[in-house]
Amino acid sequence: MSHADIGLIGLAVMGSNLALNIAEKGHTIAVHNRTASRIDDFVAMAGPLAERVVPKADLAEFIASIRRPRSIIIMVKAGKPVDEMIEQLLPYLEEGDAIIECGNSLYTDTDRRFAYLQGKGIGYLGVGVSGGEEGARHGPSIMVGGAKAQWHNAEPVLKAIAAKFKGEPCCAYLGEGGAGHFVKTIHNGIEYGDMQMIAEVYGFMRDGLGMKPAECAEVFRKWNEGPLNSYLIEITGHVLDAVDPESGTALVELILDKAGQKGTGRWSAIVAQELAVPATTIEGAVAARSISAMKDERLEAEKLYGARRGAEISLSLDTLEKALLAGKIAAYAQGFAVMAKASEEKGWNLPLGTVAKIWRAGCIIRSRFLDQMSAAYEGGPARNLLLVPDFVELMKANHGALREVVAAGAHGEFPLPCLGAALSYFDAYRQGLGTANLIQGQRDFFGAHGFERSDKDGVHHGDWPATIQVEAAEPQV
Ligand SMILES: NC(=O)C1=CN([C@@H]2O[C@H](COP(=O)(O)OP(=O)(O)OC[C@H]3O[C@@H](n4cnc5c(N)ncnc54)[C@H](OP(=O)(O)O)[C@@H]3O)[C@@H](O)[C@H]2O)C=CC1
Ligand SMILES: O=C(CO)[C@H](O)[C@H](O)COP(=O)(O)O
Repeated sequence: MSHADIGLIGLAVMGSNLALNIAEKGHTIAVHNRTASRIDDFVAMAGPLAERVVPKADLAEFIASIRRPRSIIIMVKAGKPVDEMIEQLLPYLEEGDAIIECGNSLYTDTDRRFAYLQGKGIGYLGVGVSGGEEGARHGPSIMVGGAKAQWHNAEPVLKAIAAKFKGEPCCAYLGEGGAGHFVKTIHNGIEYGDMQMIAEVYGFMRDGLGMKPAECAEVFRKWNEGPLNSYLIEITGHVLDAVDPESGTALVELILDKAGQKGTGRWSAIVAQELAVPATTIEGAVAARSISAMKDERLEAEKLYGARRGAEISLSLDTLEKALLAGKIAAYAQGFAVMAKASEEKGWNLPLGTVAKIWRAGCIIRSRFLDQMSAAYEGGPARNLLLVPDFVELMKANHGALREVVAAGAHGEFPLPCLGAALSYFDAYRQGLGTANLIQGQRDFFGAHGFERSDKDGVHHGDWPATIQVEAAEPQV
């Protein structure tokens, strides 16, 4: 019996499309899914590619059908299902076999699974895949972490199915253990920031400029031809253009203003905090999704405080475009700064230029300026993007617009958790003299934490007055 080149478990949106992509590139692929009916559905929709598909509802038969040493892609729901799947596979695997886990896993889970399986002689690659359904089918961006030996085995297949940017595959080995999943997590954090800033700008168009969805769509289409050119700007135009066939209303006006989240955005904000890297734009985007989900509370609060005043907004579309560009640079600067620090702390030696390169096509955050960004990081030191000459010029040209937009938002009562955070980040980052001298004074006052001085070396303490509070002060009404 001839064996399949590779196996894949998990035939939902991503797994089924990856499997078709692999088959289309000429590989025979064994497929398995917990719910067997999905396997039949998959074979039925595979069309002529079904001849390269080996469907197996029985796990033992699935494994036996793959050529040794086996490479098995797992594309199931992230979290516990991945651990359960690994345990189910283990009794059948042999030394030298490898699991290639392609879901949105938490990178520390990947580190743990990598070490666990290494002890059993089983290879493990933790692979971030971006591009959604269409990317998985026709070419995603692929971020690989794990042992180099396994990477070399999987490289031909992964590079064949990846998106291509000017002929170069958007797939690379990024480092040991959870490095690939870490980079995917930060990719998603940036994705959250990008999406939220676009939504904030849409808020101005809808509520400040009184534009209809189709008019907004037209603007996004135009912006997609300029410096903001990106997948997210492009799909925003399509989303705004869509019409509900039943009612004839713009679909976006019927979609509830509650956004879901599965974890990666939150993890990127958490890891930024853990590494003490400011990533306020990403944090703002995560918080914005959480507050969006609190629909009932928001409605209650609106009754208490009154609806937005609806002050007149005199922003031009050109100003909004420039503000979005400046905000976007801040979000990417933060994401790359988190990766640079993580790389240093975890000894991953993440190739940031390569990361930018493999994000140029296939992934959700692909955009024109990633090409510029890859040049900024390729070979050079991992400097904050705000210090890189090309981006300095862009920020100089566009931060004024961001300032105008944030000011208009404050006056007009538009929430701008991301654009506002981007501006504050920029202003704090470019401020030679900040205000933390006062914080240091306060910390030394209450906790004798000491402070450095600008005129002398060493650690100093202030001669602060005593503040013994005998009784709690009466509350002032
Ligand atoms: N959707 C997207 O755009 C993207 C998703 N991802 C990630 O890729 C992975 C797959 O995503 P997606 O295709 O959307 O599918 P889902 O995340 O919805 O997962 C569904 C798949 O997981 C299987 N599954 C769930 N629990 C178990 C379990 N305990 N044991 C075995 N199998 C289980 C399901 O099997 P069954 O049919 O039996 O229920 C099904 O095949 C996820 O980690 C996701 O975060 C990454 C990039 C983009
Ligand atoms: O990884 C992805 C895109 O890159 C997935 O679509 C992911 O589900 C997006 O995250 P969330 O569901 O939290 O919006």
